[in-house]
Amino acid sequence: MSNCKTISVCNQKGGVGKTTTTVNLGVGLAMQGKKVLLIDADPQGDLTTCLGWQDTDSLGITLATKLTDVINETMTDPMVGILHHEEGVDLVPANLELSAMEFNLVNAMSRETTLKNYLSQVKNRYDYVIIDCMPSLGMVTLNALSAADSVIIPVQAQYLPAKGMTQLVQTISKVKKYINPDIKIDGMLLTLVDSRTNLAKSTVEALRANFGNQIRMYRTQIPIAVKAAETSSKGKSIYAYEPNSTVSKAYAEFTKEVLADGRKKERLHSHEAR
Ligand SMILES: Nc1ncnc2c1ncn2[C@@H]1O[C@H](COP(=O)(O)OP(=O)(O)OP(=O)(O)O)[C@@H](O)[C@H]1O
Repeated sequence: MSNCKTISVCNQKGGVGKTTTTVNLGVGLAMQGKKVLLIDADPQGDLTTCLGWQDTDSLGITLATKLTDVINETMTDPMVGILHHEEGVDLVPANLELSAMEFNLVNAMSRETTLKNYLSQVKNRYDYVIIDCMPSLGMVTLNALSAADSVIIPVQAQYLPAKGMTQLVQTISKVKKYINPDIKIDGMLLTLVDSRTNLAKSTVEALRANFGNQIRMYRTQIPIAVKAAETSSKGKSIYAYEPNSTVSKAYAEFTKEVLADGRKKERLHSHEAR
């Protein structure tokens, strides 16, 4: 069994910090010596541009290529086209071609497990695969959930994010029931926290009221900061762009929490030991 842990960073609400979290968790894990593969599962290609590949249209091989190769059984080398970022993470990039996969996957054999099939061909080289999901719960996101050992849900600090959360949690429950029995929700990460307001506190209270102890909240909260917004266009992580910022420190702390959850095999061993 592969010792790699696959995490989907998922929330169908847009602009809650999925991409920012994927970049800074991924690079954070790489800084701790982990081998990390990031997957851009959003046709907008934000993760790809955030990491410095601005012209996504010119990319010859993307996630859409890999999924198509699985569907058509035309995969030759699964590592071809994986990009290498100078901060130590690898990336399967995306561009608009991925939106066609929403349709193409529907008629594919094993339509929910096409991404899982691709990852099974590369994950033995990595400690972590982190999938940056798009803001919708369509076929590509379903593939990301079907391939995941666990889900991290970034939640923007605002009143009542609970309605969308209920839909997301229900979707994950269905994936667990029908496709991926081992999936678990690792936790919700509060993002874009403005310490001048009480919104973070009320959001946590609203989430606790709606989900009780069902889903854990990470201790770390990610503050809102101009430097973090600027980083998106710099092609680097917050650690490289502004190492002493509050956001850099918060993502480093969050990375430690994720590391403390352990990888798949370690978790299984500790479970067996009990
Ligand atoms: N901690 C932060 N402080 C300030 N701005 C932030 C922070 N985190 C993210 N942003 C900015 O907020 C916007 C949305 O963030 P991001 O792209 O990470 O969210 P997303 O959930 O991936 O969005 P989408 O759903 O569109 O894929 C971006 O412009 C990003 O630069």
